[in-house]
Amino acid sequence: MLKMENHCELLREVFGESSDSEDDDPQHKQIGDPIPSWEQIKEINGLWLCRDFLSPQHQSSLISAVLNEGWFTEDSHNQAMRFGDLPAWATELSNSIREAVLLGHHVSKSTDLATSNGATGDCLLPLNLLWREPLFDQLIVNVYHPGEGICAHVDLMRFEDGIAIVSLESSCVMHFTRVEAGSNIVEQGELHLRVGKIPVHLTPGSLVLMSGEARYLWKHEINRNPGFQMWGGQELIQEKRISITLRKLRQVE
Ligand SMILES: O=C(O)CCC(=O)C(=O)O
Ligand SMILES: [Fe+2]
Repeated sequence: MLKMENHCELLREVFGESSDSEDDDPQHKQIGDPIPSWEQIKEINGLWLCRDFLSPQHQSSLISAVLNEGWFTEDSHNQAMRFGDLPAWATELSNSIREAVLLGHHVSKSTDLATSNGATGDCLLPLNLLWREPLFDQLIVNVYHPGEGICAHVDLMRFEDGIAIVSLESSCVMHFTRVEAGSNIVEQGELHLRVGKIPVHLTPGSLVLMSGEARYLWKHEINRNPGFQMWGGQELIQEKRISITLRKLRQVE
């Protein structure tokens, strides 16, 4: 862990001094804010989870901003997509993602985490993706009512590498399965156990980052049918869940 003085110094270096007018804004990092802690999903190269990405206050303001868009005024509306210029709150969210990754890079460098097990998948997000402009230009907001989820898929190739998912309001388990796992199960029964589904617990305010293998070689899904949302030996209580997915469209040449 970084010592507090280093932390404050680092925040000043990366974000500058915070002005008084920003002090009440939950979207702005403050000196003294906790450094986000990143967890690598060790079975899947390029998959990272930041559980404390958004403070409760930031979650509420984000939910209000999303609902204020008026996209979900009817119960039948459960998905909104935007391309190009994103709403201000989504641009702020992208900036927060970049900040959290930068802080994560700093922490891992200062604790030698980055080199501890050598693999290239240890990088939170490759720097060429982190510094592209804009970081994201496509947004999907999904609203899931209890029982609703999303089938196993790899995100479309029309999107670049480097995908972020922010979870709000209620927890769920997202399962990851290797793209070729289906054929492995048929051909070599036992392999199924080894490469089977990897569950990841997405709590409100958490951020998932997928790049490289996690983005291209693994499918992700949320199955909210009875018996599939197990965590810690218990079935999660389902409530409405909102997710915000940010991606960048591939340039067509
Ligand atoms: O809602 C989620 O958490 C995932 C959404 C997703 O995978 C997608 O829109 O491609
Ligand atoms: Fe997806």
